[in-house]
Amino acid sequence: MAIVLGENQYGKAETRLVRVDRDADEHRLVDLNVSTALSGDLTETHLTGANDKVLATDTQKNTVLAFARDGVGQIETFGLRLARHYVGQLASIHRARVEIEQYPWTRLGPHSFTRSGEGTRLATVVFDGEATVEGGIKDLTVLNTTDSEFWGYPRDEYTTLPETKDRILATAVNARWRFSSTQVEWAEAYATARASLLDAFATTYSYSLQQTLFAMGKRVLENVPDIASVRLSLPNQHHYLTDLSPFDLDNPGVVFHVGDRPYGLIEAEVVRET
Ligand SMILES: O=c1[nH]c(=O)c2[nH]c(=O)[nH]c2[nH]1
Repeated sequence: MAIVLGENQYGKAETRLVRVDRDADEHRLVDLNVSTALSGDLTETHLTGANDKVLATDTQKNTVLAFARDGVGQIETFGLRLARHYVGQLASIHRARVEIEQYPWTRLGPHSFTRSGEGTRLATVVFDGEATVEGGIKDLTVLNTTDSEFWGYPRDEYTTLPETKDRILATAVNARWRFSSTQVEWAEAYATARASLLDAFATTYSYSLQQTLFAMGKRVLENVPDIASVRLSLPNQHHYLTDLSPFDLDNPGVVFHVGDRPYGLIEAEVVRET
């Protein structure tokens, strides 16, 4: 029985990069985490140890830093630049995947910032002769104090969960959307997608997180024509009403214990019907 190499890729994970733009009195800041992964004609590399087809991961990291010298721009564009470059460098490299996270900073003053909780912007670019671009957001934490119910589910011998007509609904949104083009107003698309997620979460009267998830994905597709599909991963951050009766106190939806683990994890893709 022959033993052969399966799918493989290699790259530099999590190059942390901050770029400061000092041209104006008000400095500007871009804070990124960039991961690169290359694949191609690399069987010999794994079988014999010959490194003549390897674009060193150290070189991949240096390229990220050097390209940032000219400016980063939108992370989708930065990813496209990098991915195309890696594939063009060596005949052995056929495919590049560049994943970028952009951490949000809010201005405090001309040269002062605070890390904000508005969500981490995401971009993933794959280039193998053709380019595909995914955008997204993660760690966008949202909560509704009411307008959320959960009831009507079947009960079996293991069901203990009481039905509720009023609960807290909270989640940390993790969303990834696939663009149908590489010519997009990236900043506008991101801002509209993010606002759509927030608005749909806030305005949907919810009977389940599944229903809220679909409303959020649908709103993104309605508002951003360049997005073909959205994948959402929503952890249900359970808030349990605390029993205060041992202390002779009532609790009319005031004090909650916030569960950590386990949590419900609701995931789905929302797509345009073709
Ligand atoms: O919105 C919810 N969806 C579920 O599938 C589920 N299951 C559960 O126990 N609580 C909830 N809440």
